[in-house]
Amino acid sequence: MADKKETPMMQQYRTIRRELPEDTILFFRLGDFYEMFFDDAKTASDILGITLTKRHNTPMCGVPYHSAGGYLERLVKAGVKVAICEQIEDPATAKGVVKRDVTRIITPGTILDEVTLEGNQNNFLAGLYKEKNRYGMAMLDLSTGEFWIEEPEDVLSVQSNLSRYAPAECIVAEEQMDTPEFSELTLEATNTLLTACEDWTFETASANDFLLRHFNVHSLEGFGCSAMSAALGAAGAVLYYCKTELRRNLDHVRTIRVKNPADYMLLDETTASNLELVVPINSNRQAYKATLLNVLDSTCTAMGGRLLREWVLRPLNNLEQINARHDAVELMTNNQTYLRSLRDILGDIKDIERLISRIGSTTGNPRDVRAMGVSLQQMPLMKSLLINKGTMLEILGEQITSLPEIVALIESAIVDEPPINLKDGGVIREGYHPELDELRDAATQGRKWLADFQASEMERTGIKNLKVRHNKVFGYYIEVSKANVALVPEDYIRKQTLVNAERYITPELKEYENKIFGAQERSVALEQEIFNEVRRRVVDHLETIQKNALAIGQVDVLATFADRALANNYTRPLMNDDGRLDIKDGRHAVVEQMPDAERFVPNDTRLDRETHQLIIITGPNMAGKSTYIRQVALITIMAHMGGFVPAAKAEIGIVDRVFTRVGASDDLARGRSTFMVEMQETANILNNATPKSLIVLDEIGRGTSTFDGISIAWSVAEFLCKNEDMKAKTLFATHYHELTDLALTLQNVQNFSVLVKEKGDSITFLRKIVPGAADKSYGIQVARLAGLPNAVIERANDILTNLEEGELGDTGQPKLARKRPHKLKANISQLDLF
Ligand SMILES: Nc1ncnc2c1ncn2[C@@H]1O[C@H](COP(=O)(O)OP(=O)(O)OP(=O)(O)O)[C@@H](O)[C@H]1O
Repeated sequence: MADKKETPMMQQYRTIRRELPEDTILFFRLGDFYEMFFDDAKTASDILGITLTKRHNTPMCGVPYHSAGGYLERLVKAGVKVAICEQIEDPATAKGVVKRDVTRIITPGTILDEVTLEGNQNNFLAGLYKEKNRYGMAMLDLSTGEFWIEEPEDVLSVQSNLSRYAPAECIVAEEQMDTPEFSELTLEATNTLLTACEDWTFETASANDFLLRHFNVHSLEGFGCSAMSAALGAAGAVLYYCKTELRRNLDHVRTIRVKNPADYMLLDETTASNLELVVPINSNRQAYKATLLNVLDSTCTAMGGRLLREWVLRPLNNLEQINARHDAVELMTNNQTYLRSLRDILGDIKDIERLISRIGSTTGNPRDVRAMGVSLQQMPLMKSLLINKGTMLEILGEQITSLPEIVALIESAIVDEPPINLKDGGVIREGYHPELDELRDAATQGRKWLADFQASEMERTGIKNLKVRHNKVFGYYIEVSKANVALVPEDYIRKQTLVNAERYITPELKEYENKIFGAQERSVALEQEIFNEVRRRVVDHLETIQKNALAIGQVDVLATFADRALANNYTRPLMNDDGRLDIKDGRHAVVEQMPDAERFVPNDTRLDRETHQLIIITGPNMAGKSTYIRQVALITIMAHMGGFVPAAKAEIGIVDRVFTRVGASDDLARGRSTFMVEMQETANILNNATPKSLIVLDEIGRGTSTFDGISIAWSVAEFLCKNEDMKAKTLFATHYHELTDLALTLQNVQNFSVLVKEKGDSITFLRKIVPGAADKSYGIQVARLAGLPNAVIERANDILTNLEEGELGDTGQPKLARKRPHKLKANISQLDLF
């Protein structure tokens, strides 16, 4: 119950606050501030580091209205939802307490402030729902209007999608929140906020109803998704959450697309991360942003930037579609002048996808509209460059619509460099609207009249420092310093006395004031009207502009592939359907670009089902084994994206899935030891790989004792190449030289090794992959290079000699190492390693 002594405004506050969920902070508009009270104030002042004050025992804090964006951003990033409560009537004319209402609620998945959003990254709000045995996902980017659904095969694919699209927020039905599979999902890495929503909003009947009503259709057949009830459940709930609970405008969400997992090569979370597709593993590589995305990203537009990320993380697996992209890229690499002109035009196209969303949701400012005009101006040229080009480019050209009347409208209506804020005036171009021009003239003349008036009054009165000034209380007035008061004529009416001056008005001055003010006020109001009309006419073409944006994004990524191919010396891969992989002089796309890297040595690779199905790569530490096997995976992925590849020549068989098992990392947070992680990843590969998969194994079994490790590695390798249902193309880098014996008995296994040049105690890495097994590991030489103390190196050499003579004991421990070798020096006796 509200306190009886509470002001009507506080009572209004409480009524509004009561309607909101606990985890939401209420920004309550009071004049030029958003104020927060009670617990909201405590939480916000903690997060924002602003002062918490008290009035009548009520804790409160506030942020200025005009700079609220930055504060909002920080609160939302801290995982807090913010309800914006505005004054919905003019305080000047309000009777009693000004009416207020919550106009929108902002959450991490629905923040639109452009300062917050990365141009080249989507900001998704995800919906997740399980219906019977099917998983449904929906992704909505409120900033672009992009909305799509998918039914991933299993919970692992759900996880992969979450890490791929990194939604800022994910809604789940309350009853499914704690189900074992959903509670196992990891959202920390992507910093995704999990929000529970009411179950009924996900149920088929209600979800379908939301969708039908939103898209204003009788059936969802036209979107090709009517049977996807799990995904539609997620999509319906996302719509309801945004529209009803967060009170957001979704007018710009005009269609829903379906993603079919079968159209894409499967790249799970581990593989995307192991291959550093978009995020570097090693923090010191961060300085170079050593990722494939970064090496490939020379996109000209924000649409292209966002799409490239998607293409990198979701390569295709359909031969025809991949070839279509390669054809387009080739056309551009063969005609560099053409590529340059295309990219020049792309460079002049702003983020029309986000601009149209903002313009459509009325937050669009004059600069947004102007940027839209400038961008749309490029469409006819862009279209003419694409049409008649054959390939995918022609199809994309057909999807672009020129909007000459909109371009002309914006050009004639909006000035070249408008202010951000419409209220500042000066947005509409002179000559566009006669009435506006007249009002502006009146205002200008009024200002001139004032200047003349000041001059003539100075002359009439003889007061040299007489000033005509303006403030909010009196409007225009004449100010005369105390020393000159005696010279003031009789017709001046005194309004205010200051310490050093007197302020006056005259009837003439007041009459002009009305004219100036009237004209100024009316001209700003008229500008708003005209601007809103321009905005409305642009928004009439929202869907066309969204389609243009989609096509432009694709043209940009294809042109980027061509640009990178030329800059980095990539070639077109030839795709085949028989699983063969044949690479001549392949390179690692990222390692070769590292600023401090040595000259990259290219290498060949052959993989097929008959003789080269499993390649075992041995060689010293640091020789380049990991780089080599990853480079094959990266070349394969780049080819499937539709891009060219770092190789002199490459034939790439279509791959359904790339698996990687590399390095050793603990996942202690989830209670999994190094060895456990390694085995779980291996199990995933053995259970899911198909003859069309590509597997990259960088050591298996190293996290346990030598004998156990060799046994596991051996049997994994055997499983992969003996099992007819499997026979996936595999690259297996290992230090277990015993595995090279497999090639003696299995004709589909081949040994390769990395060449090194040995000179005395030191070695030089040649980085060349050659047929045959390595004869030794050179681990001790590498340890020397790493700077281990000489004493340790010498002792290691002794132990190695003993081991080579005596092999291992029953427990896998080196038997002879227990003996004190005769060469052991006194000063390192404490270093008895075993
Ligand atoms: N072909 C190459 N050309 C030039 N430099 C290379 C090449 N391959 C690898 N390198 C460089 O050698 C370094 C070591 O390579 P990598 O990590 O692949 O070795 P490794 O044999 O897997 O070692 P370990 O067995 O210790 O894991 C890389 O960081 C890279 O900079």
